[in-house]
Amino acid sequence: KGTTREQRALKYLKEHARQGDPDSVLETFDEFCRTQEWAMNAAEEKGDILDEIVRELQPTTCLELGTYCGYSAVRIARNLSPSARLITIEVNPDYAAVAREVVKLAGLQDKIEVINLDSADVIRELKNTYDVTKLDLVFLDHWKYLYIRDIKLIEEEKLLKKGSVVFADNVIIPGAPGYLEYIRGSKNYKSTFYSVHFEYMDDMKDGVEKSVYIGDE
Ligand SMILES: Oc1cc(-c2ccc(F)cc2)cc2cccnc12
Ligand SMILES: [Mg+2]
Repeated sequence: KGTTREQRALKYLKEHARQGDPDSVLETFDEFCRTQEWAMNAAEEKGDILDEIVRELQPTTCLELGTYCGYSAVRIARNLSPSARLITIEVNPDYAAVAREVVKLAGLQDKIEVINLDSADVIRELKNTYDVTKLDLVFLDHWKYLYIRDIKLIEEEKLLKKGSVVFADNVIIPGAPGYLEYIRGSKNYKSTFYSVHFEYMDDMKDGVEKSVYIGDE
C-alpha cells in the first residue's frame, strides 16, 4: 500500500472531518477505527474518563507521554481553558508528523505542542527549556515500561503539586509492569483503578489508573 495506517487515518480525517472542529476530528477518528482500521487511541470509555478529569481539574499545564496520532491530545486540549496548554511527547517521528497534522486539523495548534524527542530528555528540560513550573495533569500513554521511569523523573524534578493528577492508560493491556505497585504503594498518591473496555473492542477489558498527588511539593 505504500502508506502507513497512521497516514491512512490522517487522509480519512482530512476528507471527512470539519476543519477547526475538535469534536468532529475525534468523532471521525472513532468512525475510522470502528469501520476501517483499529488504532491505539485512548478513546470511548477511556476518553470519557479523561474528559471528566480535565473538566473537573481545569488544568493549566498538561503533559502527555505518547502522542501517537494526537487523538488524546485533541481530546484533552478541546476542554482546556484559553490560557492552558498541553505538551505532548512522541519519540516516533512518523507518529509525531501525523499528530501535528491532526492537531492543526482540529485547530488546536496554539494549545498543543508536539515534541518529537525521548520523554526522559524532555522531562529533564521542562523547567529550563519549556518554561514549566508545575504539571497539573500528566497522561501516561507511551511504552509501558517507561511509566515508572518517567514518573520517578517527574517527581525528582519536583514538577507535581498537591492535587496534580497522573492518569495512566493500559495498566491491564499491555500492562504497566511495576508502575501499579509503585504508584499504589506510594504515600504521595491516592490512586483509583477504572475497569474499561479496550479501545474499539467491546469484548476486551483494559484498565486505567487515576492517581492524585498528595505528597510534598
Ligand atoms: O492503548 C494502547 C494499546 C496498545 C495495544 C496494541 C495492540 C494490542 F494487541 C494490545 C495493546 C499499545 C499501546 C502502546 C502505547 C500506548 N497505548 C497503547
Ligand atoms: Mg494507550
